[in-house]
Amino acid sequence: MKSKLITLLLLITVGSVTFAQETKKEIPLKYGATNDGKRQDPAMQKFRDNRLGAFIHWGLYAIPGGEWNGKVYGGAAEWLKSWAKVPADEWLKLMDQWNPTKFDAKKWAKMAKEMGAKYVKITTKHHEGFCLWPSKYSKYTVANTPYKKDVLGEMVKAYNDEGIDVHFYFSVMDWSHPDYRYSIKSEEDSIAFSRFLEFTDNQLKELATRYPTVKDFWFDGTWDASIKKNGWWTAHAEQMLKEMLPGVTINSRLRADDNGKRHFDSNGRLMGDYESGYERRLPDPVKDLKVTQWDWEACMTIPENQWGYHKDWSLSYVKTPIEVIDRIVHAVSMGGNMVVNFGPQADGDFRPEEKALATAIGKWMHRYGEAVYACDYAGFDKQDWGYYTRGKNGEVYMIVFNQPYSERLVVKTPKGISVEKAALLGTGEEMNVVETARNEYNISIPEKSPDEPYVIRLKVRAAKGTKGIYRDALT
Ligand SMILES: C[C@@H]1O/C(=N\OC(=O)Nc2ccccc2)[C@@H](O)[C@H](O)[C@@H]1O
Repeated sequence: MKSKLITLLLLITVGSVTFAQETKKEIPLKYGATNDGKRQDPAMQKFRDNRLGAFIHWGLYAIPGGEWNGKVYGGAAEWLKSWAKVPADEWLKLMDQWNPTKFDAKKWAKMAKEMGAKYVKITTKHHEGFCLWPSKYSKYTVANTPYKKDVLGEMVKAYNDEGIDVHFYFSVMDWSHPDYRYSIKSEEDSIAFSRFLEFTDNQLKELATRYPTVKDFWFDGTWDASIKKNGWWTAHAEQMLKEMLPGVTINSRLRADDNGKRHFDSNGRLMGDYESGYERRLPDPVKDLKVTQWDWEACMTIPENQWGYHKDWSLSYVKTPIEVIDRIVHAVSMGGNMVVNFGPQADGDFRPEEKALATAIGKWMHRYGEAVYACDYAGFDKQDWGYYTRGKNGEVYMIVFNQPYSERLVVKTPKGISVEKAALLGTGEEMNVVETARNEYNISIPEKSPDEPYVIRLKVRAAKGTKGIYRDALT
């Protein structure tokens, strides 16, 4: 009798919890998520299919390159003003030295093309407030430097001419602007910040008008209380740009909802068109599979944490090309994009390490890009040898980074899926496919090691059932 009562109580408890979860009350929001699931329009499909981008962090910070008054700071070079506690007016005097005589937008575009980057994200204005375009709403622009020219406009044209999409990075936080506020603590703060938001609107409209081929706005510098308190403005900015540029994509980092919640609103729904929280980190391929439910884009630095040009890369670990390629494939294997960062020098050229990296990535992408571009999460359980991706026609790719001593690559297929064939991308060499258990296979390794991460393309089929020869152990 007692056990029956306990069972009944347990059932009621579970039932009530389940019911409560299923009927979790929606929090009414005026400035919450606007998309319902992944956008499927052509512009978003192109964003997704691009998969590999390059970041360009270029600004006044490239001039000191991490050093101020003879002291080298190990922190991110584009934050040097903050590390060295340089007043805005002193920092902005760097404009007098802005003269990138080696800048050649066509060369930059060829480098991105050679790397296999399908899009480039450019810092139109970073936290320092220096504008790479001749904005009429600020005096801190390229127009008021010895160089004078609209470098942003030259970049947009050169990248577009190479068939590369251009995305704009835009920092809302602006250390040069007297009306910026980190928090709103008084009526004066509120009035000043309203002026600042109007200034920001004007610059965004200016960018959208001057450069209408821009495909995306990647907002940054939106973590302060002042922005979180003005969720209405973040929704307005997104809507304004989408009305001006139909199809444009906007990252989640811009948005704050009615309650100051960022990236995901108070109902747990993604704001913006893709999540942009994976900066110098990636979701776990086993524990974080939830990210496959939405679009997302990661970005990464080559040193541990340098976005702008830093003169001394010996201060932290510098990733090898294969370590960068691993991160690119890792992101795509979980349905995300990856943006690899470059910090051009003050003279407009790139450091040799970055040129070499772009070349190395490009060589690999040229050989194996079929497993990256327009690919997505495959739905196969992660294995130690590397990552899976899935192509648009249902082909599954194995990108092998860690070849096992067993010389057998284990593949466990989702229920009802069987492996028909396996072939090495490039040579077409057929791999042996040996079924070892229900939904489990051993794929042989290439006859001759490709001495680089390689790709095996699987032909899979929805199996009627695996011959019924397997019996589950009675445990
Ligand atoms: C891409 C990077 O973006 C930044 N900041 O990013 C973040 O603050 N990222 C962040 C913050 C909170 C949570 C997750 C990521 C900038 O400060 C940095 O100079 C660089 O431009």
